[in-house]
Amino acid sequence: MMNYPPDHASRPPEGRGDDPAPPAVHAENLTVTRGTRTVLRGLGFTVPRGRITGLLGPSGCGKSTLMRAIVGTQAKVAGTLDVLGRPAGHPALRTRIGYVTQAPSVFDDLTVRQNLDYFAEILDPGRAAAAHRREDVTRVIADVDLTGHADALAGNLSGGQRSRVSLAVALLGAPELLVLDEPTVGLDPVLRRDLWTLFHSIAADRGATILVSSHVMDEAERCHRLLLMREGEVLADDTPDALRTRTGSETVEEAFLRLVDDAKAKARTAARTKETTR
Ligand SMILES: Nc1ncnc2c1ncn2[C@@H]1O[C@H](COP(=O)(O)OP(=O)(O)OP(=O)(O)O)[C@@H](O)[C@H]1O
Repeated sequence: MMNYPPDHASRPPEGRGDDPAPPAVHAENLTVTRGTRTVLRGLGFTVPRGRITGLLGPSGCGKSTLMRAIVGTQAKVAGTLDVLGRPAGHPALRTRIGYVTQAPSVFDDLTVRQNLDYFAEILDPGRAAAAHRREDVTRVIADVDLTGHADALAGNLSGGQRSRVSLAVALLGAPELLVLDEPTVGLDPVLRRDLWTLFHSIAADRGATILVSSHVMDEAERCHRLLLMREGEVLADDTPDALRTRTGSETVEEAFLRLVDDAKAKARTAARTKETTR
């Protein structure tokens, strides 16, 4: 497995003098309902800046819903949810956040460069910004290592290359926070490794914060910090090392399973206590 910097390496851009930058995300008692279901229940956590935070948990536990709430596209959000010091969904956040959904959002009948030109025009419209847009597009194509494919139709690219076009769109305008919903799902091990290397260089070189979801536990080891979720709740908010140590586990997967068992045991005890005090 590749070794990535420990949590104390490449300091995040916070804590400058007396005016520390607010965290990338801060949630208190965050609750989201979808239809008649409460999908996220009283979540409290902080995502620090300049780090890669992994959002991990089984399918259906609420990862995408939480990401949608953070980027401001989720309805029925209650409680506190601040993003880069503003309430989630604030118009000023639009250009400061890059969001990649699970399905790559690219036009198959346009080339890689044309896709990026299109999204760059939306983000930064007008003739005066044309030179800046051109530079930005060339930069993000290089960032995702697609310079050699810039003039290829997106529809003719492989799944991994299309995911990278989507990531390039999210990198336009150099956002401070990148929210990536299961970007490595369905990719082969080599592509997955290359994408993680790219995430680390984006965080290290630009000081960008990355919040990335996955339901593959081995990807947890590649993150600086983890938010482990289960059934709409946060089970743990810690570094991979601290999680393993705290639970006496060899791997994050084992730590997660122990935390799940502990949570189930606690719930059973609480239910029994309720029963006997009736
Ligand atoms: N439109 C909807 N109406 C009602 N419930 C929904 C809706 N969309 C999702 N849900 C429910 O919300 C819960 C969380 O879904 P979400 O997509 O956030 O999970 P997830 O952890 O991202 O799953 P996956 O890893 O499979 O993408 C699920 O139990 C799902 O059934």
